[in-house]
This record gives sequence, structure tokens and C-alpha cells, in this order.
Amino acid sequence: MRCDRIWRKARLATLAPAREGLGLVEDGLVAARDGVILYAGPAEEAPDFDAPLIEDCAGRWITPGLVDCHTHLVYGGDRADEFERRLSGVPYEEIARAGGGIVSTMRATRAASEQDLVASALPRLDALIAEGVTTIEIKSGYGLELGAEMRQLRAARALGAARPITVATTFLGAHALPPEANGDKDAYVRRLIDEMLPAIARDGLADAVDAFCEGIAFSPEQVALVFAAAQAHGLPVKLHADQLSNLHGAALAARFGALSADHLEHTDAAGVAAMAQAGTVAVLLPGAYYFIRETKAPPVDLFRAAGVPMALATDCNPGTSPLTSLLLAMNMGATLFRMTVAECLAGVTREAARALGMGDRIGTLEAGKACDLAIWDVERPAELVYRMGLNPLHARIRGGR
Ligand SMILES: O=C(O)CC[C@@H]1NC(=O)NC1=O
Ligand SMILES: [Fe+3]
Repeated sequence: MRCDRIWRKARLATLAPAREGLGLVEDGLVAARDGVILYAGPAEEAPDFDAPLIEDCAGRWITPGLVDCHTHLVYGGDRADEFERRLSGVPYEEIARAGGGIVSTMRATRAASEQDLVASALPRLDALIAEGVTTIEIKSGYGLELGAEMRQLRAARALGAARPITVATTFLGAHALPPEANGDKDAYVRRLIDEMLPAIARDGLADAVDAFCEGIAFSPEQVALVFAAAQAHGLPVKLHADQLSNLHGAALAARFGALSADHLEHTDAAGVAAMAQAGTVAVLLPGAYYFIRETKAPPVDLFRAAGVPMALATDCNPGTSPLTSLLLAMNMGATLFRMTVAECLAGVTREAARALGMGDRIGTLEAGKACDLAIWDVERPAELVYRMGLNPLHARIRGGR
């Protein structure tokens, strides 16, 4: 059978649901044509492939390309000064209520051109690419007015053109209240629904819509209005839910059939059950939990028992998670949230793909999926979760190249 390229003498962690655990194949082979996997499995069962390019992997491990399914990668400025204030004991919420936090990044982002936003995001993107990330989700949410929100989303799309990586964009206009709203959240939500969302949907700038459901952000009722409008424009939704308190955001996300509910430190059993019923993915963000020194971990045991898929992501953002290592996010998922190695690896591949509504195209080594691979210099997959700081990536393949 004709194909473009073969990777042989490899050990595969396929993450294929049909296979147990990590879907391990000891003497494996991957064959691809036109950027799509034709075969991934035991070499002895492979068809007789004819390929111009044959890579001998010398026993190295191959996983699906990594998927970072929750980032705020595009923004202006940084929040190192705020970090120092928090070290002196000023809580994150207090800074946000006093007009710092997201709003201070808003000012820097509004002042930046699209080119500035691309240039400042590239080093962060390159750090993730260096660790084998082949798909990334990038949110807006630091513009908080139409022009700047569109600039953020255009910059995110431009990053996908500037680097060999698949970018999924998310409109997060309901991230914080801009100063010019003078405290009127309902009026801002109306403007978001009547002005921002229609323009962003018309220009095809967002693949999904997100919101921050929290006391310092938007209420469940306001989020429901945003979600109803998103769905009226044919856009799927996801939600920053139950991060700092239990506003029953997880259940709200499930009610709208959200792709994912994210953070979830304060989610209760009813929220878990609602997510299980709806098929909503739990996106866990240990970088933010660690960085703002949260003490209540998400109910991983309840998610596990209820069969709620769990993804892991960096939540790369200047305020609560200036993290550009998905490998370290996995270590934090295991160390801080007590996820297993298999759950962590699935969380940055198969389940992260599901959280983006892309589970049919990426996230596992299976025929018909994109040939996005990460090839590792490790003796066993657990090393990818165990180590902190060493990057064992040998090669990264996106779309078969
Ligand atoms: O502080 C920031 O800049 C973003 C914080 C980030 N956004 C959100 O909804 N939750 C978070 O942790
Ligand atoms: Fe976030």
C-alpha cells in the first residue's frame, strides 16, 4: 500500500479508546499519507506499506501530538508587579476587585497592535511547540471591547499561520468588566451579545465561546444569556467554572451541553453528575491552582467515579498561570490533583482533543486521525509525567511532516 512516510521500530502510546490504558504497542509502526494516519499498531499486523520515507525510531516512544486545550496565550504586558504584591499577602480577588488583575492586562492589550500581540505570544508558543504541542486553544478576553477582542483573535489565527500548529480560538469577552462599564455588568453583557458576538461570529474569528462564572466576574444568569447567544450563532460553549467558589458553574455548563467546564476546584457532586450526563469534559488547570496557592483541589475522585473525561492544560495567562510547559502541567496534575500517569497523558491528548470538539480528528494514534506525533527519548511514558524541567522530546511531527 502506498504511503508518504513510515515510523517503525517504535513503541506506541496510542491513547486509542479501543485499547486498554495508554493503548501501548511494544513493536509498533505508524504509516501516514497526505498528513493522515493510515495505520498505527503492531508492526507484524501492518499492511505491506511502500513509502519513500522510512524513519527507524530505534525503540523510542511515540504519543499523539500534545494538545493544550485551555490558554490565554495572546495578551499584552505582564503581571510580575502584581505577583510581588500577592507574595506580600494581597489576595488575587482583592487585586481584581481593586481594578488590577485582568483589567490591568486589558490596558496593555488594548495598547498593543495585532503584530505586537503576535510577537509577544511567539516565545510562549515556541516553548509549548518545543515540548511536542501540535494543537493549542487560544482565548481572547483581554480586549473587553470589540476592536481589541478581534485583534486578539486575529493574532491567535496569525500564530497558526506563523508556526506549524493547529489553533482553536475562543471568544472570552465575558472575562471581566471593563472600567468604562462603570460597574454595570448587565449593560456590558448586552453589548457583548448585541455588538461583539455577532461581529466575531460573522468574521469567523472564534471556534467557541467561553465565560468566567465567578463572583468577581459574571453570574450564572449573565453567563446563560451569553451562552444562549453563542448557540444562536452556532458556536459551542465552554466555561471557567467553580474556580474560586461554587456558583454551580459546572451544572450550568452541562445544561448548555458545553464542550468543557474548566478549573472546577469547588464543583460539587451534583455538578459532576450533570457533567457526566452531558458528556462535558472536565479541564483541570493545576498551574492556576498552584500559582494562586489554592487549597481546595478539584474533585478528581468524583470525576473518575462518574466517568467524566478529564483533560489537563496550562491555562497560560499572565495573572494566575504564567505556565508554558504542558509537561509540567502533567506533573502538577499527578502531584497536586493525584491523577494517574495514564489520566495525565490522556488529559493532554485524547481528552484535551474532546474538550475542543476535535476528538474525531486529533488526540490518538488511530487510522483516520491527523498524523500529529510526539517522539520521545524516554524509557517509559511515566517519565513524561514524572520529570520537572527536562524536555525529552526527540521529534515533533504535525500533519505527517
Ligand atoms: O488573571 C488573569 O489574567 C486571568 C485569570 C484566569 N481567567 C479566569 O477566568 N480564571 C483565571 O484563572
Ligand atoms: Fe483560563
